[in-house]
Amino acid sequence: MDLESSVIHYALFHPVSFAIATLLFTYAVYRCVAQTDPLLLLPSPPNARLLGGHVPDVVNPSLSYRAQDEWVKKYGRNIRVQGMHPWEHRLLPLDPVSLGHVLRNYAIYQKPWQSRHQISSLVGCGMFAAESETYSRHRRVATPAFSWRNLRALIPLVFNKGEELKDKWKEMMEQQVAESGRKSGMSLKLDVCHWVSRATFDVVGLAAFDYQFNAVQDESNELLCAYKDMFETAVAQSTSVQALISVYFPLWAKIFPSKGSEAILRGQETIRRVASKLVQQKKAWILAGGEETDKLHGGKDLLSLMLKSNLATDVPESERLSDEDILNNVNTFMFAGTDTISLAVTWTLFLLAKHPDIQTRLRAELRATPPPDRTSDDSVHAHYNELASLPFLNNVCRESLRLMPPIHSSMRTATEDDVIPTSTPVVGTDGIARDSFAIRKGTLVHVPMEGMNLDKELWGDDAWQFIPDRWDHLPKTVASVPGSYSSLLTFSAGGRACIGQRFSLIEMKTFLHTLITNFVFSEADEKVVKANVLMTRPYVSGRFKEGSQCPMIVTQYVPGESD
Ligand code: HEM
Repeated sequence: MDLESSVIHYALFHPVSFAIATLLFTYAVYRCVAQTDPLLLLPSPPNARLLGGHVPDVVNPSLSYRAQDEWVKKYGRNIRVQGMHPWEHRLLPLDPVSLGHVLRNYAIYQKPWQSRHQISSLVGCGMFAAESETYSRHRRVATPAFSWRNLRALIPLVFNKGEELKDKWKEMMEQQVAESGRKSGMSLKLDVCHWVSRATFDVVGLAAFDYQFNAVQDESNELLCAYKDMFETAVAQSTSVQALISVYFPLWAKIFPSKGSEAILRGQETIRRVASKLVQQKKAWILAGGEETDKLHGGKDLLSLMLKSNLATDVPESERLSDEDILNNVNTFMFAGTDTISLAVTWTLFLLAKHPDIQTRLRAELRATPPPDRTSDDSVHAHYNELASLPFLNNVCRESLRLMPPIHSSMRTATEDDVIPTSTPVVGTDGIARDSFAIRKGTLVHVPMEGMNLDKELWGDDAWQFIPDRWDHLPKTVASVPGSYSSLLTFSAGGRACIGQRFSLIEMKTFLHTLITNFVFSEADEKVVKANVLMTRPYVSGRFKEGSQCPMIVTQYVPGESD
């Protein structure tokens, strides 16, 4: 009997021992290959958990900044951490030069299939999840829509939404005073995160595809409910074991669909039905010359601009996006551009509530810039120009985005062997110091957005505190950080940095002006803590099951009285 027949014979008559032998053999081969991984030369912290390794230490915002501070001191700036199991090693680059190399070379360091699968099963394969040529096509078509000229046209709608939120809160305060029979006390306890998120949904709905969710007024719109249910389910599911299994074994979710995945499918059906119709209407409008302007902002929404850029005569047929791709991008903007901004605004208000002196200083600066005539676009544009140049508002926004980045960290995988440069020599486990180190195809890289923003050696010993004035005298070390915005990693860096950065700053500054000049924000009794659930979100300590919330006391600002 030849070897092949012997193996088949053995497998048929001793299936259990054959399965065990196959597993042991595969494991032995895997270990041999793993031993040759150049990443093993990098120093690694001890005490990794058997399952989950160092992952909680690097993704949990309550632990990560402390763990990373300790590791940098002990092991240097390029560290090997254990991934989900003992044989999965990841690179944690806290060296600005190494991290810059990874983010700049985005064709080599791509998003891993696990995260791409997770995102595309939610919002389709739009710009966030796509890679290689599909990605380049997406980015090329979307980039003109995010030019400063086009974003400027959206400023009045952002401003008006901030005003509407302010009016709604005042109306609620007046109603409460009337119901209670009191003569004063225009104050409410509000889940600020929820309310700001209603306004940011409205803004992105209008900006992305000229659609009125009207969420500040009520939350019953069909498309709004579909998006909200879908995103909230995805957030709630993201920490479940079922979700983790489905990431590694996508078939699992198809064979054993959970209630959550069914809710996501229902949301996707509604979005497809309603939003596809919008894409067709817009396309017909553009092909007909895009003349009439009863649209809210005359075809300046991102969908119209993407369709125009896609239909431009100089774009070869092969480089055009399909309607499906365009719809996926609209979904991507809804996903990437709603919670991120509402978290950025909420965390800023939270920090200002914790630091009333800074809030008062900011209010004084903002009140010196009176609100514009909201019926005149020119007046609103002039108002934003003033806001954009206010030094303390700028410092507060940068400091809040530094300390509380809505996206805590991200992942990349090396799609080919590479050599990574370093700013200071890496001392390997063999005791040899190197100016660069090798990385093998397939290695996972953890991109520490918050980690770089909170690094004490780079930002100073007070890096974990909220000090807006630091921006007037930054340490020289910060200049080496490869961030796309003011040396911050908050919007990432390199070719795959956030496309919505400028839009976010317009919305943040405009909302802050309206809210801070009209209200005083103070802490409620509840202790608010941060947790990384797809994004860094606020939760009431001990009440995680209630979902993300950020209760605050919001009081009407009365000049002279509230100061
Ligand atoms: C404060 C608000 C925001 C923050 C902090 C933020 C942060 C980020 C970060 C860190 C990335 C890189 C993610 C990664 O590498 O895994 C990213 C990518 C992206 N963001 Fe944002 N974002 C914000 C607002 C927005 C808005 C308003 C939009 C759109 C309307 C948007 C659209 C996108 C898109 C499409 C990408 C993928 C870009 C690419 O891969 O080329 N973001 N964002």
